[in-house]
Amino acid sequence: MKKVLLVYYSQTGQLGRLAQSFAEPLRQSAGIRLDCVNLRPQRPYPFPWPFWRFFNTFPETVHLQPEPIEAPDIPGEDYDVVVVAYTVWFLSPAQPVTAFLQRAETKKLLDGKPVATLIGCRNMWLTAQEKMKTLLAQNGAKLIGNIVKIDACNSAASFITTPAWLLTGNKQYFRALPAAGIAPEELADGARFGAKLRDALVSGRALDETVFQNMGAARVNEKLIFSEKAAGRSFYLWGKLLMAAGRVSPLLRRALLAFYIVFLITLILTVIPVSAVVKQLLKPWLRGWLGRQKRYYNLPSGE
Ligand SMILES: Cc1cc2nc3c(=O)[nH]c(=O)nc-3n(C[C@H](O)[C@H](O)[C@H](O)COP(=O)(O)O)c2cc1C
Repeated sequence: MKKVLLVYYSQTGQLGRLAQSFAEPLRQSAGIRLDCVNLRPQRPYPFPWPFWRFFNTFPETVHLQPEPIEAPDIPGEDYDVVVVAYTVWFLSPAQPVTAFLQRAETKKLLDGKPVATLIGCRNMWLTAQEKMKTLLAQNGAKLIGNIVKIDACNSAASFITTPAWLLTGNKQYFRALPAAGIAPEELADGARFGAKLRDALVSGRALDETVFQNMGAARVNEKLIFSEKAAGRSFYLWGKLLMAAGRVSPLLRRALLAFYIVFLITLILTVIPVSAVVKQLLKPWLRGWLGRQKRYYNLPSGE
């Protein structure tokens, strides 16, 4: 009997549906025991998010200092493979998943094991997956695959629709714009990857980087590579500053956060359109570099 552990945290249930699609083929296989574990924060995160709470979560999320979770009830041990399904918060793994990966008990579970990641997010996951790779390496795990599902609408629209959904709870807050979130058929497509893992396990095939290759597991949008790098640096520095301000006084942290939100919005409305034009002009010179970056971020599963 092969043993699979699937761990996830989902606030609205969207990632939960993706994880369940992935799980279904494994669950139906007589030769596989599947344990699904839904992580629970000790202090639940609100949904919809109050405006301040949403932005105030970013420094600790980015610096991988999550709020604690309840001890997860993991029924087995010595799993053949572990699947970590996660959403992205501020270009980082969502806090409960980081908290799980920082537990001493998790190291015992993951050490030397093949691990696949399953991401469901708006569309910016590259930096988060880099952090995930570090967290997995700290646990001695071996990343064998990465499957990514992103919001259905284009980058510009989801830049408005996703925050509107998170702050109001309404997926279609703006009638003129498409609905927020991952398309139902993409969530259901998780089953294709679950079936591939089932077949590999049942046939006794080695669980390595080839398992999810040539399946369109993760598509890197090269237009977002620059934005992720710039936003990642900004979040890192401002996160550090905000946490330091909070140690002096909560009021100072709030004032600085208010300033950063205004700064960020101004930056997005001015610098991003200008840099898009500059990137377009420099494209012939950047092609080689972008291609290498794309290949790197595509690992291990590729398109
Ligand atoms: C606090 C917060 C920050 C987020 N930041 C990002 C982000 O940086 N990149 C991204 O693609 N999606 C981001 N999202 C969207 C989530 O990845 C995810 O799609 C959404 O929260 C639904 O997930 P759920 O299954 O937990 O409900 C963020 C969501 C939240 C709540």
